[in-house]
Amino acid sequence: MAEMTDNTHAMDSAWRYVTKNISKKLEELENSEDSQYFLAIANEYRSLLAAASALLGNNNEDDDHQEFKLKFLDMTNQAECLSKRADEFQDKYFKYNIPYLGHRCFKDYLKDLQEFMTIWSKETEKGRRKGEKSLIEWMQQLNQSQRKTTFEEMKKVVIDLGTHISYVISDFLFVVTVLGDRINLMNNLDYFKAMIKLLNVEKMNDFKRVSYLFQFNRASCNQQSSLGVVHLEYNNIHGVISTQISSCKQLTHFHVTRNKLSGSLPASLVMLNNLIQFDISNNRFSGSLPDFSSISGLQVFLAENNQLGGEIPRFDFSNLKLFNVSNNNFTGSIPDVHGHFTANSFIGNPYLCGDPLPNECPPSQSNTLSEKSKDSYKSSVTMFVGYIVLGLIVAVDNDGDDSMYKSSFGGLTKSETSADDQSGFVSSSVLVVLTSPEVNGLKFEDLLRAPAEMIGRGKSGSLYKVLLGNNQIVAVKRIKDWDISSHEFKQRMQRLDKVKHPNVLPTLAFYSSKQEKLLVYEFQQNGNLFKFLHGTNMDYAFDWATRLEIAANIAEALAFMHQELKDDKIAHGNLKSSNILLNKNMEPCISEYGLMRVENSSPSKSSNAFFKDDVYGFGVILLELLTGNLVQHNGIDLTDWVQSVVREEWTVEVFDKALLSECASIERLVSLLQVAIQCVSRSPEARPSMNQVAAMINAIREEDEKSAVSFEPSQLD
Ligand SMILES: Nc1ncnc2c1ncn2[C@@H]1O[C@H](COP(=O)(O)OP(=O)(O)OP(=O)(O)O)[C@@H](O)[C@H]1O
Repeated sequence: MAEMTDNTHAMDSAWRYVTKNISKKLEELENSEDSQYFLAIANEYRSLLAAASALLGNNNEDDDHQEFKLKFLDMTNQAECLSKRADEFQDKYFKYNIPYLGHRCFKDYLKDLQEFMTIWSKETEKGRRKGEKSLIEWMQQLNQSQRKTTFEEMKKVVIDLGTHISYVISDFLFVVTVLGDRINLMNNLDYFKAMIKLLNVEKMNDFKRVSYLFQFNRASCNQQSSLGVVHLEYNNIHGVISTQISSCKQLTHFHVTRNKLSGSLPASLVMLNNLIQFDISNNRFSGSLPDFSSISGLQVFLAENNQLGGEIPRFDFSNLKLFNVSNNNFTGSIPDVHGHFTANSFIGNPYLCGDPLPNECPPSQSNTLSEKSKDSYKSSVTMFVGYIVLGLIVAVDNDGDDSMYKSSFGGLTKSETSADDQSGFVSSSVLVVLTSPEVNGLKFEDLLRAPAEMIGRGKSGSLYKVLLGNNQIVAVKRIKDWDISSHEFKQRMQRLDKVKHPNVLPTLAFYSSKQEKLLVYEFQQNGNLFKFLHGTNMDYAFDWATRLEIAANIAEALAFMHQELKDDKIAHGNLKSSNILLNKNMEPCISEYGLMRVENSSPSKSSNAFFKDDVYGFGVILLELLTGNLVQHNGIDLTDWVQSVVREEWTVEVFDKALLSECASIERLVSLLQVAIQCVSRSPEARPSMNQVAAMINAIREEDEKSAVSFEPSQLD
């Protein structure tokens, strides 16, 4: 009897000791989100288990009593019941995890998890109390009856209980880890309290942030319906990618941009034959790139803003739709990209050389570009790759707390989205798809999920190249803080949609909130006129006939738009050579028509006055076509320069040498220059209308065509 009292007393004080310490630890936990605390608490629990085992183990009775067996059975049943629940939960988990583990899923997942944990914590608390009571009762009876017992069995029950529960704990910690600081840990403290009392300490001690993550995925990957898509971008995940990732054979999409992952990429990554999209950009990876060339279906490879080095492997660039390794430490010459990617994909690697970068590779290959040049590369183009979505909305909404909404680009907040959708997510209905068969059925979610690369940032906003699920590439313009009401914007877009011209790029879809506007366009692979006139691309002959044709087409398209939108007073508002895109047939397309509200720059009250800025913009484009010079060159304004040269009658000097050397007609060059000079008149009143400009350019074109015909050999005979 004395022994029983001692045992019970020891057990009791062990529980009290641990419980007290756990509460203390939990209090500390409230001020910290450090996972180390969990480990500490786990250790406390381990002491408890050890104490219980010692107590059980010391008792060497060998009488086998029926009643005790029943008690064991009861506890085993309880464990099985818990295990069944854990399995049900696992099923739910798989539902979300496979094939899609995405941002949105987390919200649903978390909701399910919380619901489950509410039941779970009640059950386990009951179970624990019951188990504890049974244990003590059992020990009392044991002591009284002096019977032999199967202590091993008892220990097994305790451990089993812990193991089953550990599935749920792992899941929960997994979510906490994945969501990093987005999850409000304090709201879930109760669940933790319930779990910590029952967790399997051995497993807890193995817990490491990311390796754990992949351990879990590996477990999933062993299933038939294995993990296909991982979207863990914009978290706070530290650690390395485990070599075990290669077990995820069905992995097609791997997106971990904007975390704190480090170390080198495991060579086993190349075993992921089904990989289509791989985005590890904006992390801290180092070492060299495995040879991804064997993955034939790879379409997206984004690794910019890391510390990766070595040579760039020979990717199948013709298959890749998005590729970026900028701002790393890659060395050597760039493999042949077959014109599919520009310098933007490679800048910021000081020891990288060759096309499409401007610096040629030295014959010796010992390229020693200075740090300074790295800086100048970096500053020359502002690059940014990310997910439009996550930039816009990160919604993990447990309790409606505003702090749960974070916007990486300082974008939408809950209050902004709530006008459209009270749930906090922007529903598909707010993406207005205009009458365009190209993106029929496009939903806002599609845009949110799609990988995107920022390819430019202008005065009106940023532009993203976005790869949609159906492999279509679109351009998405994101305009911030445009002082226009959603209603007015919508009306404007719908009006513009009714005015179609083959040389004006139509808007395929748009989205509007108070501070944010998104416009979707077809992506034009050939880039813009600015790039052709002032860039390094020498592949395309930009001769006089081509330039005149481009000028005539733009003039006609603008004249048409001005005419059609005269009453609405919607001008282009930001006409310049980077807004003239070249389609696949190298025909010019005016992009972003109507994205700027134009104030009347002319004293005249006539509606024509609204279009005079466009005429000026067009005049500058003509000057760029004629001179081959930049608008601002060495601090000198192109229009001032041309006007001063013309005033002093050195006209020929203003023209692009390439035009002079192909013997373009000086007469017609001068005629076009005169049109340009009228367009850039200081006074808006003095500028012609686009209709007049189009007529003048057409006359020059006709002259040009006539003279070309008159030089046809057949005519000369
Ligand atoms: N639909 C498109 N397809 C391909 N490239 C595009 C498309 N629309 C724009 N671009 C290119 O993306 C880059 C960034 O465009 P963006 O409009 O943001 O900047 P910008 O034209 O330089 O300035 P602004 O904001 O003043 O118009 C430019 O080089 C532009 O030519």
